[in-house]
Amino acid sequence: MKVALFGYGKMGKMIEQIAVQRGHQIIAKIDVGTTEIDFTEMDVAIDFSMPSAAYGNIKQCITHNVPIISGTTGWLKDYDNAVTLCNEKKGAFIYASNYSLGVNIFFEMNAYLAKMMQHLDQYKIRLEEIHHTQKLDAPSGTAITLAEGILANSKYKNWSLDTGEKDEIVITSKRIDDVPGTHIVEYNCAVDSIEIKHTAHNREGFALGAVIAAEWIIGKTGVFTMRDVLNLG
Ligand SMILES: NC(=O)C1=CN([C@@H]2O[C@H](COP(=O)(O)OP(=O)(O)OC[C@H]3O[C@@H](n4cnc5c(N)ncnc54)[C@H](OP(=O)(O)O)[C@@H]3O)[C@@H](O)[C@H]2O)C=CC1
Ligand SMILES: O=C(O)C1=N[C@H](C(=O)O)C[C@H](O)C1
Repeated sequence: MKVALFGYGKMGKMIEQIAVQRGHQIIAKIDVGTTEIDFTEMDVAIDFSMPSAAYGNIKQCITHNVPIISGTTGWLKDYDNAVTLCNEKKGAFIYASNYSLGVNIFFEMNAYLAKMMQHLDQYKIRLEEIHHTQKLDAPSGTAITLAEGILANSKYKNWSLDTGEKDEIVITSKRIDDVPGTHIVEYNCAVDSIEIKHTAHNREGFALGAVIAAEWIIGKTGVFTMRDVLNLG
């Protein structure tokens, strides 16, 4: 397939490597300075750019009828607009806060655990994410998806960053050197604690998942998630 990369930073470069290994061709690398974009040859676009740029890139791809895989985090105030546009134009669009297979399994475990814990009021929940110091957004998109998974399966009413009320899930964001991405969900009480943790060792898993999503979406119409791609039900 002919792939256009929106954003050619750490992730764009890793996706290029994986896509080429899988026999695909990178036909455009669109970065902050790119002025002219030719959409005519693109089979699919993959956006790992910046929170301030993502929605504009997604709109352009949908408008030009190019399926778009969106990995950029921190732009979700415009997510519903992207969905509306995609449905209007009969486009194809996936957003995932995290494309790695491991994290998508972790999302399922998190929802299942939240359901089991929902009546055990003695446990207090804590969510922590650790990323490299260049990360622009906090909390991470993955931490937000984890919090949403807990909200859907528990009595918690909201999430908040650093401090919160009793009925809120508090997320702590840490920024340390080159950490690719670590997420921890912990339930703690006086007698014990239960913890689930995902640690990315590098960025390959994110990139492979994004390329698999790009392969999957070609020929489809609609708004999808990684649950659809991975057939998680
Ligand atoms: N969903 C997932 O699985 C994952 C998501 N991410 C997310 O992906 C995004 C990118 O991460 P990462 O590659 O590490 O970040 P980088 O900062 O390394 O790369 C971002 C790139 O986007 C470029 N850019 C800036 N503005 C635009 C624009 N208008 N159009 C196209 N490109 C632009 C930047 O250019 P310049 O440097 O010139 O400003 C830079 O090259 C982040 O939001 C991150 O949170 C990261 C990993 C996994
Ligand atoms: O910025 C990153 O690097 C990452 N961002 C994503 C997020 O915000 O959850 C996914 C991954 O953890 C790496």
